[in-house]
Amino acid sequence: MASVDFPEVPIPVLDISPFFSESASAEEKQKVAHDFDQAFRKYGFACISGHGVDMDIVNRVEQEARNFFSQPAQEKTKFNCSKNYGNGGYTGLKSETVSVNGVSDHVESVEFRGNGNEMVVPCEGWNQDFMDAVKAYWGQVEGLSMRILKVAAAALEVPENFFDEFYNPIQMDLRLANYPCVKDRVEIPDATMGYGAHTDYTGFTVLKADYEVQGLQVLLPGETTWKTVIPPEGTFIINSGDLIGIWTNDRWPSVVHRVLPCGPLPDGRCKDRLSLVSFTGPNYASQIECVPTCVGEGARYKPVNAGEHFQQRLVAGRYKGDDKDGNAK
Ligand SMILES: O=C(O)CCC(=O)C(=O)O
Ligand SMILES: [Fe+2]
Repeated sequence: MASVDFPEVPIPVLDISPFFSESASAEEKQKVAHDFDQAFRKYGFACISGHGVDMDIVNRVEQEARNFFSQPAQEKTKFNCSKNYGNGGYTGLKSETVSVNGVSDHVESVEFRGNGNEMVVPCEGWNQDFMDAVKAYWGQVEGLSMRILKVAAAALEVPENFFDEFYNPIQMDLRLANYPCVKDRVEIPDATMGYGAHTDYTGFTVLKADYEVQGLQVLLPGETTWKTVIPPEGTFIINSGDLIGIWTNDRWPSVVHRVLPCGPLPDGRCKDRLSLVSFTGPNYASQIECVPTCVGEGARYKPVNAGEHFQQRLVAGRYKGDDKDGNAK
């Protein structure tokens, strides 16, 4: 089961730079907002170019992360500071089970939690170059998130400062995920995923996916076929988490997605898949309720507290689960 055995989903690629350009016309800015709205209505996902993120910083953090993951297990487990996913530090291969089907994920990760927008370094002894690179990347993602929210506000036709009160400060968490290449699919149980089916818990997720090793798939609302997301080089994948679904009354749904275990590339190389996953959202004190322009026939969700929602989602999934072979029910 390789990602090429599934159809590709045509996630729109959106250049958001005109929205922030002084020389762009009002129509050009409006077009960015309109295209953003269309992408999220249809897919809950967009691939963003013209994002303004310094790709040298991305390359640095990726190199440092690959250095970290290439160490022997006993070195990495020293950084298993919180003994579980969700509180920061290293989580070993098959320790996490993100899907409610209960099958361990074929992934290892390092997670940095935010105290608001401040990155918390969990435990001591990390390589300093690694931490410097991660912090620099954190700042870049925060900048991009704030730009995304401006486009989102225009797309929803709410005042441009609508999100400010919720994102002052922003709540960010960063997950560096390494999906080890599986040479032969029979080496792992049938239902094993790189990362099982789930929705993201908070606001927009900013994903720097591996451009070479594919594996991310979506299950669009009302569909039963998983489709592979292939991000063009240089883009970030943005998707809406649960709180965006609640804010927008599912105009921009929080779409179920998963990652297949990665196998050898067509040329035979067996390369781990690395992704940098930044969960960005309103601070935990925020009350999230349907925005006025999305109420329509009435709000589908009761208002929620952002922090409580996050805690609930850490322990229980909203997705009803896959069958034992990892297919959508
Ligand atoms: O690694 C990926 O491409 C996506 C990971 C993901 O969905 C997540 O961390 O929530
Ligand atoms: Fe996710």
